[in-house]
Amino acid sequence: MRDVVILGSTGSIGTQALEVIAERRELFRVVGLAAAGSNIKLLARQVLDFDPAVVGVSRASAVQDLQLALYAEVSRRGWNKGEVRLPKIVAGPEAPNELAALDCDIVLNGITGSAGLGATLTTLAQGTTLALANKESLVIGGRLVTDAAADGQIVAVDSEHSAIAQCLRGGTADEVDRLIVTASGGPFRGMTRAQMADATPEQALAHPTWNMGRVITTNSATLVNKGLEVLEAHLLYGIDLDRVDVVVHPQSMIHSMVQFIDGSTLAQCSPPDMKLPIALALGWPARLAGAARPVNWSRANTWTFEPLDDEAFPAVSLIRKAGRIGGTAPAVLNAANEACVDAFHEHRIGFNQITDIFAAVLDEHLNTAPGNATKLPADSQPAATSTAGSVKPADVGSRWVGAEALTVDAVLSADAWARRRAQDLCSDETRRPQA
Ligand SMILES: NC(=O)C1=CN([C@@H]2O[C@H](COP(=O)(O)OP(=O)(O)OC[C@H]3O[C@@H](n4cnc5c(N)ncnc54)[C@H](OP(=O)(O)O)[C@@H]3O)[C@@H](O)[C@H]2O)C=CC1
Ligand SMILES: CC(=O)[C@@H](O)[C@H](O)COP(=O)(O)O
Ligand SMILES: [Mn+2]
Repeated sequence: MRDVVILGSTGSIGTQALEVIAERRELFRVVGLAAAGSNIKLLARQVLDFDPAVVGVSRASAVQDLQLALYAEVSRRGWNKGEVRLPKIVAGPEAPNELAALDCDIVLNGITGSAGLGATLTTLAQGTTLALANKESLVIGGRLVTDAAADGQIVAVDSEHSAIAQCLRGGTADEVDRLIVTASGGPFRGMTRAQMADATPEQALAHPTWNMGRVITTNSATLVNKGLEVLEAHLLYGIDLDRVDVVVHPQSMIHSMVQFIDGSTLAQCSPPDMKLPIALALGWPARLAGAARPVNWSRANTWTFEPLDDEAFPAVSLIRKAGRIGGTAPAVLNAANEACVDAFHEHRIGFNQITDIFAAVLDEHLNTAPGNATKLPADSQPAATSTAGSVKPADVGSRWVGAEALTVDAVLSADAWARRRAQDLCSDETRRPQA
């Protein structure tokens, strides 16, 4: 029996993880659930279905709503209030970290965005296995996360990285030549930048193969998701960035591949369904029977592959650049992107401006580095940010910090600065989409 904490339980990953667990109650017990607090009714139903000891909500004001929703759900089910054991509720921005610190076997981090960083680091510090969907925490934390993790402590939930982990079982580390991350290409595959200029949020959310949360779906449309996944693969598997390739595969049947030094390539394939990588992460290293439907090999299948169009979708090369420079650069890029995604969905900027604005914020950040980080070779280590002297606290996040000097505070401060800066640029009249 494995005790599991699910962070982001009301989201796409969280709800699918609970479905996986619901079918295997003899293998898993849910001991904690956490969410932001925007879908309290669902969270209350989950609490009564899975009976965790602790539940967390990051929005502090959601506590009372949750208590009321729990009582309402108990009544709706016709249960006797006196006999129902309600969980301890923790609230506030630190709630996911408190949940991640619980005594358990696995923490599944299915929070969206950089808000998942604290929980990732807490889980690792506790020595608990981290089933990682929240790629943002790994990408922005970089070495802070990888250095905190023991060998095998992070198990990938992301479909591409789960695929790579499965393929890596087919050879030793020194036999690996390249990792090939597949990309669906998103809803705008084949379009030029000009054709995407008027793309609406609704069109961006019409993912061709996956049903996911709003941020990752938008990131799939811009290809930001693929850029983050290139860094994620590099950090998880210790392969140079230059040896992580992207290939567009619109059918999303092959979830990624490993090419070995003898010219052999192993691929993992299955119809697109996150229950497979979620179940594998929870059961790792064991496969759970019946986790998902397999490929139907008795039917004709056509799977195609094409190169990434870097001109139409510059996100992957911009994120590679941020990854090479390292330090606070990935945190800045990610936070600026998150702010731009919100602005796009609020119709304050156009689709192409998501990439334009986060690129501008990244450049501004790198221009503050000694010697200008944009011109620095990969992995160079410029001087650390100083919080003393003439640097005002509000300015600190605008300064680039190299990987060697990186701290959680530097990441959070860079994140906060980049978010503000991107919001400013999103409000700039001259950058608004044309009517
Ligand atoms: N969906 C997918 O198929 C895949 C997702 N991923 C990654 O998994 C992560 C989650 O994605 P997805 O499930 O699609 O996202 P969703 O938007 O569907 O769900 C996000 C979840 O995180 C919760 N949440 C958000 N902010 C906080 C916070 N500050 N504290 C606690 N909980 C919070 C939300 O709570 P609430 O409902 O209350 O707002 C919700 O439960 C992302 O990092 C994504 O990139 C990776 C591969 C595939
Ligand atoms: C399911 C999953 O892992 C997503 O990250 C998915 O890969 C997104 O699809 P794209 O390939 O379109 O980014
Ligand atoms: Mn993925």
